Amino acid sequence: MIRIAGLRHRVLDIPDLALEARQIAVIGENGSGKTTLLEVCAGIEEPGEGTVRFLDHPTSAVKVGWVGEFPDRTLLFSRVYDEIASSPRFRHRSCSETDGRVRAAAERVGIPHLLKRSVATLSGGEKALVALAAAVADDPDLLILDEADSHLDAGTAERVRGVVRESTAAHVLWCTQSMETAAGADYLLFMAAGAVRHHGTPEEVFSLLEETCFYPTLWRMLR
Ligand SMILES: Nc1ncnc2c1ncn2[C@@H]1O[C@H](COP(=O)(O)OP(=O)(O)OP(=O)(O)O)[C@@H](O)[C@H]1O
Repeated sequence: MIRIAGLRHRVLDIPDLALEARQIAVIGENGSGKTTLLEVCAGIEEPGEGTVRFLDHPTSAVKVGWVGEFPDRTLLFSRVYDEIASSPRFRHRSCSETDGRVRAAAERVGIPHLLKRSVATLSGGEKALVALAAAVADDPDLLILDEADSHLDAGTAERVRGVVRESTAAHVLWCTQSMETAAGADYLLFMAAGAVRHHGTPEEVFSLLEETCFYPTLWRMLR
């Protein structure tokens, strides 16, 4: 369970929220606080007030896999192999275990052909896939993706959803501007001006957003 209590940080004001679902999507207008919430949950930002706990531990004590919105800003190494190897190496895995994890993660994400490439030569979508492979290589407990699908074609985005579904993470928290992607989550948070305005299953939340641009187009067509 992810439990948020008395959280105030920049625009965020979330008094109390307990999230039990595995796949949780965060949606809302630009500037509503989605990235800030994800950063606080990932332990990247220390909240000004309040706490976020994962299975009763602070998220700083948990293995978090993070895929940011702009992989250019978060990829640290010049070679793809080293980027994916960074989390197993950080956890002092042996060379052979690290190598196995790098190759397995690259295979799952569909990028074994990129392992020898330099990060600087990759396209935006390829960088997003490298960031995802790096995030899942050491089997995170909590996987957090900030608009990771924004650079991806439809087929690749579907493959990424498969990787996320099959990951070891007990919770996956992702933010997306694709309402069709959000509709596939187990639980939705709809944010407005730093608050969680609505939360519930996709059916519950989208029923409250039927007259807005946040209603999935496909659902509108099938109504
Ligand atoms: N480092 C910062 N210092 C001060 N304010 C910030 C900082 N980062 C973001 N903000 C502000 O906090 C608000 C929420 O930003 P955030 O990036 O969380 O929104 P978002 O919902 O992810 O938006 P988008 O959909 O545009 O990515 C915005 O008004 C933003 O300008």
